[in-house]
Amino acid sequence: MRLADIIPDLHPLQMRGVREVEIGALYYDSRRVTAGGLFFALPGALTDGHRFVADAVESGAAAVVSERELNLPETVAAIRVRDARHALAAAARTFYHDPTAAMTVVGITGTNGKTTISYLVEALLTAAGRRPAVTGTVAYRFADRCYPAPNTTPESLDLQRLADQFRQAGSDSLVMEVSSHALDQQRVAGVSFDVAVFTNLTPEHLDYHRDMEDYFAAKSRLFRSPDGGRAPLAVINVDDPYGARLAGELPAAITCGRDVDARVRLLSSRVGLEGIQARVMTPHGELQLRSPLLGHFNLSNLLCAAAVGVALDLTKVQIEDGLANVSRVPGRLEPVANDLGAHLLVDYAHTGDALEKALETLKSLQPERLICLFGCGGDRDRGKRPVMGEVAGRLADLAIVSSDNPRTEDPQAIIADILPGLERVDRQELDPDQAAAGARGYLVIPDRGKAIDVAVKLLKTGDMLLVAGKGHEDYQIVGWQKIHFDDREQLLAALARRKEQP
Ligand SMILES: CC(=O)N[C@H]1[C@@H](OP(=O)(O)OP(=O)(O)OC[C@H]2O[C@@H](n3ccc(=O)[nH]c3=O)[C@H](O)[C@@H]2O)O[C@H](CO)[C@@H](O)[C@@H]1O[C@H](C)C(=O)N[C@@H](C)C(=O)N[C@H](CCC(=O)O)C(=O)O
Ligand SMILES: Nc1ncnc2c1ncn2[C@@H]1O[C@H](COP(=O)(O)OP(=O)(O)OP(=O)(O)O)[C@@H](O)[C@H]1O
Ligand SMILES: N[C@H](CCC[C@H](N)C(=O)O)C(=O)O
Ligand SMILES: [Mg+2]
Repeated sequence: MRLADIIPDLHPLQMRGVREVEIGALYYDSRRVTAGGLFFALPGALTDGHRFVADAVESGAAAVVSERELNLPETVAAIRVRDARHALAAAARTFYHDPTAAMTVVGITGTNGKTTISYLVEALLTAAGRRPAVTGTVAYRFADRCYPAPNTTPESLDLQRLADQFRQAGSDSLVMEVSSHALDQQRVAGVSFDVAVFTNLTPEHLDYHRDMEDYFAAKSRLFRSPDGGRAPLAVINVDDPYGARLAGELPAAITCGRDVDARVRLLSSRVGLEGIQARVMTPHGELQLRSPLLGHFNLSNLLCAAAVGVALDLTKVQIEDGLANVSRVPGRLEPVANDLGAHLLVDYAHTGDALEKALETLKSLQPERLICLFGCGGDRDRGKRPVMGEVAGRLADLAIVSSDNPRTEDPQAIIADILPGLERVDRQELDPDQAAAGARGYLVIPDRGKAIDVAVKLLKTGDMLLVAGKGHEDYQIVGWQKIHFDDREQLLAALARRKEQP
């Protein structure tokens, strides 16, 4: 594509150099640039792309988009813009021929439930004979193509490229988890959303966002009209106070929840070990929902997904069948088979609210003993740590405090932030014998593999073990290194060891 065809999207403040040059590809990382590329210098959290412009030029960049004035060779076009991330999103949309305009796009935002709802919406679309692609925390995928997801929401350039590829492979719809970081960083600025979903908002990422208002403001951007475009149809869970507030600003929203005024409203439900059954009133008539998923929070997720079905004008049968078809979401209350007569569940709860919801669900199933093994991620919101400690102390009979992804932090220091929460609810540290004898309290075992081993050895018939925080992740990040680690595999290995040495 010619640079001249991209320039109008960039809204340049200043321009120098050749416009009639052919652009082979777009880049935001100097290390990938090849001859004829257009490099975007993005200011970042760790460094600043402007520092690598010389490297990009050295690798053959034909043009550079930057926020600051640059001193470039005559042969390289220089374009200065106000917001380089926004310019990247707009240019990528044009470069890949605006793939999302030709697809039905459902964006899902909120603190918890996005991944689960993305699987449910994918199933609704499939039941309606559509061909959905999905981007989110677990993977970026369509049909037999599946790519690892370095971020929940990809950078705009990667997202537009993926959408184009999926569309060319036959996809007609895209279900996207949209993180607050992505909204703040313009990663979805070039996407045409048809439906936007709000799940809930509870404390998370307050290392990145100034406060809850700032976090809410970022999430709310998904519901606004894009530059010159049409605002998406909003689907909002009004049982959540921030959802109710957002719905107050969007009178056309399809509201959902237990709330009597919700347009997609729960009439009655049964939530148990066998799953969920619910009667739901919608503007299209009454639905009978059945789902093998566990817990009241998944009932909320089902209501949001059913409301998306209403927003997309799907039939009653398509909505009911689609939702019933999702039997498992990887790493979300995912059971691990065993012959101990115990329930072992791997879950992605890594916020206070998610851990509370997951433990309340398991407690309502009346286990003999409820054990919760968890840690907290390093280089992330420290405020979550004592809250997760308190929740585990209050709801589990035994908490095993371990490590999540320590990243560049000292695992012991992360644990030291968690323990005051447990002590706030009068939980004491136990020695292994006390834990084996069934005492209530907590153990500290920083090595997650060892912690899983100890937890499995403690299990008796009727007990439940929740291994929380890492869900589908098949790695642990220690320092800057990513090592293979999968809670599900670790549990199976610990079960095998217990069999060998009972
Ligand atoms: C804090 C944050 O969100 N950072 C994201 C951001 O990186 P950044 O731009 O700040 O990166 P940077 O390292 O400072 O570099 C600045 C620029 O210099 C460039 N560079 C750098 C080095 C070099 O040699 N040459 C070069 O050109 C980089 O390519 C970049 O363009 O943009 C990158 C590209 O999109 C993201 O991968 C990266 O996510 C990091 C890895 C991250 O950990 N993000 C987390 C916090 C995140 O985004 N999480 C959300 C929500 C998760 C959830 O709750 O589900 C997500 O969507 O995943
Ligand atoms: N509606 C909900 N409300 C509260 N907690 C939930 C809800 N749905 C799921 N959870 C809990 O939160 C965890 C994460 O759920 P899910 O992956 O669906 O959400 P997410 O918004 O995609 O999270 P993330 O931002 O971490 O990717 C689950 O493992 C479960 O413990
Ligand atoms: N997308 C979230 C996931 C956190 C998962 C947890 N395992 C951790 O590493 O803290 C984040 O990057 O904050
Ligand atoms: Mg997710």
